[in-house]
Amino acid sequence: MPRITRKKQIELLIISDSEVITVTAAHTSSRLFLCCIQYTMASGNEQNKSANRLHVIDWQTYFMASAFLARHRSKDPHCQVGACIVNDDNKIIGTGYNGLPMGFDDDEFLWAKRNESKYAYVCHAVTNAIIFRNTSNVKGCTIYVTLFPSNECAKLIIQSGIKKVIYFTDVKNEGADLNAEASKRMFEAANVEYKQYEATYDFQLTFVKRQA
Ligand SMILES: Nc1ccn([C@H]2C[C@H](O)[C@@H](COP(=O)(O)O)O2)c(=O)n1
Repeated sequence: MPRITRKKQIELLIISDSEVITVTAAHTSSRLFLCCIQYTMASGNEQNKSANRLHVIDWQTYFMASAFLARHRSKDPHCQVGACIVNDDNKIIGTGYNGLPMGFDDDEFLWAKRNESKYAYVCHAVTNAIIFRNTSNVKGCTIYVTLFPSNECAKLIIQSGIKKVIYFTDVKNEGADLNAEASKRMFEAANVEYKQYEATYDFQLTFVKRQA
């Protein structure tokens, strides 16, 4: 339970074991205006002001979060997938999400749940990430995907020269089988490493929608 220490009339310090929250308020007449809240994670009980910022997310978290951000652009109401391609210098060189080819009007195309017709048209996230890359090739790169690559994606990954796949889950919505065996067989034959992302942070990215 955090201890609340009232330092002075307009400032409160709320200290718990690992967090220091400073609430600075401008106090005028009888009303209290909350003007800023500074939230800092302090290691132990003392916040070391000279140390570098603590709790910086690692590269894998940053790239997997980038793939998750990309999937938010997908208009498929049933399954959204994101991908992020990274080179050996930890530079993002391509992101993608599942969607219709350019020129298709998403509003005209029926994105009905499990609409059988969509499979003939939809471009997978991996496809878009590779095609819309910002470099000449993706040889030797790593691709982060929110969903384990399909067999068609596996072929593209192999043929494009990507050498490592880090996936978040190999379970589709409602547990539908991903037919991942063919992808795994091709990756192993082509010496493409694949492994599941290991969460190292309870990481949540919240964008607050600006009030109109
Ligand atoms: N590795 C994958 C697998 C699927 N997708 C896309 C293709 C569809 O838009 C959607 C799956 O639809 P569902 O069968 O769940 O109705 O996800 C992908 O981009 N990458």
